[in-house]
Amino acid sequence: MPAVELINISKSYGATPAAREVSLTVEAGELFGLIGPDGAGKTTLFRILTTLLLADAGTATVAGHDVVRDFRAIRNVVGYMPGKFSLYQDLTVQENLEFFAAVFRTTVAENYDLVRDIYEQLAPFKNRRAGALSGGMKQKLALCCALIHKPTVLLLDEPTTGVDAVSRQEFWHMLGTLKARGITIVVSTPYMDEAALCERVALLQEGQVLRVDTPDALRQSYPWPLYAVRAAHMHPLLQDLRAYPDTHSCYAFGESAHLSLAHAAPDAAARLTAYLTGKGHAPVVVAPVAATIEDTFMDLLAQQQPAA
Ligand SMILES: Nc1ncnc2c1ncn2[C@@H]1O[C@H](COP(=O)(O)OP(=O)(O)OP(=O)(O)O)[C@@H](O)[C@H]1O
Repeated sequence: MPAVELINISKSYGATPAAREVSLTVEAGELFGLIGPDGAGKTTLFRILTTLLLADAGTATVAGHDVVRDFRAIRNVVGYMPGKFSLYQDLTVQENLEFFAAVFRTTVAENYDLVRDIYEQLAPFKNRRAGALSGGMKQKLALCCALIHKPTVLLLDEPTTGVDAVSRQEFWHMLGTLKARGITIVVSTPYMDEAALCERVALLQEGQVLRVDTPDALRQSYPWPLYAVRAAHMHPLLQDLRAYPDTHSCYAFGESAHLSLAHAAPDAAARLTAYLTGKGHAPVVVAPVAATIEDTFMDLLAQQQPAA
């Protein structure tokens, strides 16, 4: 039995489609990522799975329970960390945790084992109001609150958005520990580096699933010869690369431009260097690079756009 299954789920808000015939299966114990930019439909899918929103069409189950028929059962097996801060700002750390335990008719003591590692980091601040915690600490407390009733499936909506790099890293380490305890985790993120930390990911755009696969398979499926190109000035570099006759696509990627060519050629880098030097760029560095998940995502997005 899959831990999460969506079959042809569609949902619109008025004329805005937020989910378009989404079908996905997450296996028990998997760490699965929903990857997509703002507005891709990630929150909508979480709200349908947590029984807070009804789909217009399609069916969905969590731990075998139907999201419409068995909504009460789902609320007991799911731990949900919504994207927006979900805690009571005026309650202390300890009071928040006790409150969420009480809602699920359990106690912190009864389930402490599951949250111990995370809560110990919060313990020095247990009497501080949640509203006065740092972003990383709020995130840890929200995770504790989502875990306090021992869910089998954890749904985390952009848990690391707006959180510093160290806290993000710690958070992903915690997810690895929870996965090792057999908890199924579905996590959404707009960060491509976090996609690489999932076992499988679904790439989402405008309510549609573009592809579901492992991070490795996504990287390896990239079909074009790809180069990282550097020169002193990014803007004119991008303009000249886009005008290069063999360019398939070109976009800024950190401090480089990522350029894919329509054809592979052994002397492609040398020809490109000569072309850019002729356009007055200096110093020019052209190096072949392996595609990242972001490159694959960009390529899938380009396939969605009608040709100009
Ligand atoms: N309550 C609502 N009323 C109208 N439109 C909505 C509502 N909620 C979401 N939308 C729209 O539905 C689409 C999907 O939104 P959703 O919040 O599910 O995406 P998301 O990937 O979670 O992005 P974000 O990180 O911005 O929340 C977007 O176009 C959004 O503007």
